Amino acid sequence: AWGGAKLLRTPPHPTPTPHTHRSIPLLFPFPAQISKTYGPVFTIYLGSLRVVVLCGYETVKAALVDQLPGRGGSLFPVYPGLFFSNGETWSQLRRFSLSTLRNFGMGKRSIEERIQEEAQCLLEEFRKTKGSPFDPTFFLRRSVSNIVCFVVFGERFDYDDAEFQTLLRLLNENSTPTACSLSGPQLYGLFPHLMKHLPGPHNKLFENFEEQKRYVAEMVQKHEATLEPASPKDYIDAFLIRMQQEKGNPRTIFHQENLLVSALDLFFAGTETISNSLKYGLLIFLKYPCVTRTMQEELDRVVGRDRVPSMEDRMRMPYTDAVIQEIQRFIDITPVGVPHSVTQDTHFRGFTIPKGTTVFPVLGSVLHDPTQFQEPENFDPGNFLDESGGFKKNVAFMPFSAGKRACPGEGLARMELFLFFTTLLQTFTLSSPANQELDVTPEYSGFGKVPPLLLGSGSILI
Ligand code: HEM
Repeated sequence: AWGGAKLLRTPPHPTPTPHTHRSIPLLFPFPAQISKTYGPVFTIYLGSLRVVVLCGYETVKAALVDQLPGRGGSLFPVYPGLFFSNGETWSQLRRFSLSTLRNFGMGKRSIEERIQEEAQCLLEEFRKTKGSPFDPTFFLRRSVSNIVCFVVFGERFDYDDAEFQTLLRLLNENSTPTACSLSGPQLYGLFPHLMKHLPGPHNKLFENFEEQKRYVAEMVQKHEATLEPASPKDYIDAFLIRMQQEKGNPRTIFHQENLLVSALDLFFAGTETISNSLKYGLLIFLKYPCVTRTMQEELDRVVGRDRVPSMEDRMRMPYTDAVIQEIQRFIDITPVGVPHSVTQDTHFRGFTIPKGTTVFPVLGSVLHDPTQFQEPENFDPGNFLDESGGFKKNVAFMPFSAGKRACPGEGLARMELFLFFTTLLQTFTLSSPANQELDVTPEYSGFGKVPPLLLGSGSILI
């Protein structure tokens, strides 16, 4: 099954932990399933190329916090934009993006109001189905995407807007298991010139990406025409202003290509992650009606039915808070993490990782580490509740990763999950013909996991 790849165990860690018994499916260009105990750090050789895989809370946390500032490495091409860049380009884009996102509402009241309004639009769409079974995938994706559109493009789109539909279709196509399995980008990284001329799903991925870039380029043109340097209204405006300020600097990283790709990075990273989490959450609400009922009782007690939920309510809703964190832990949507790299020869846990090596911090092994969670394979909000029913933190709750490259959208994501989930449960009771027989086993999709198709196992009836 390894197609010529060799798996070598690294020198044993002095205190091996049991978490490595989990199987870790990596989507390599050939079927590969690592399902034995290999220790918290192990190395895969693909021909002469080396990939290091890290498992378990202690190991992943230690590496992410101090040792892994780079992205990609030997297996992946460095690319413009925020997500796949390194060095000076990345650090400047990251600083700029974080402060701009903060200025345009991340963690602020204005974005909270925007999410509350969008959640009401979502309710309207759900109501239109008049209780007949439906698949919520596109409803959720459109609503969630509109939040990040507001931040990046300064506007929300009508759900049936043709351009919006196209953008979401391209995003969806690039999220399917075939299109974004690691094989495409990986082989492209290894043999970029050859791959450009070969047929395969990777071509669709790059074609779609170019089409998305053309779309954002048109948006940028419209922004240029209306730009008011004293009052930027969104991420694109802020970037254009910075481009103007740095016009005379030949080494500036604030140029058109970085603008287009960074805008798309935010759009992509801010849409699929949250809409898949919401969709998966609905499935879990159906599967565990007791949990859903307890959440709804808490909602009735704290918020009632006469006003919409707000972020202030969260502090008084420990059970809801715990359920949402447990959903994120249980579903583990980026199971193998996002590939990092070491930017210099690095000594870690008794051996050397050469500069440029690709390193996978396996977040799934942290979120399911039995040294941190009792019965990690079961869904149990008790993982985040203390004996008196108060909210309890767990250091191994790391769905957004940790360290210098940790997700910059965490604040926004947590706000969206809380407001969308509570607004839906305040208004609707979910049911499905399949109910407790529902299969909640996730499907793998490239770097991520996605919920099983609801329609395949029974639809949602509202
Ligand atoms: C449930 C929602 C989300 C989850 C679980 C999630 C998870 C992650 C993870 C695991 C990473 C990789 C961190 C690493 O390299 O170690 C990441 C990176 C990133 N995320 Fe998120 N994310 C979510 C939502 C968002 C949102 C809403 C945005 C933007 C508005 C966003 C923007 C990004 C960006 C730009 C990066 C790359 C950061 C860098 O390389 O410096 N994410 N996210």
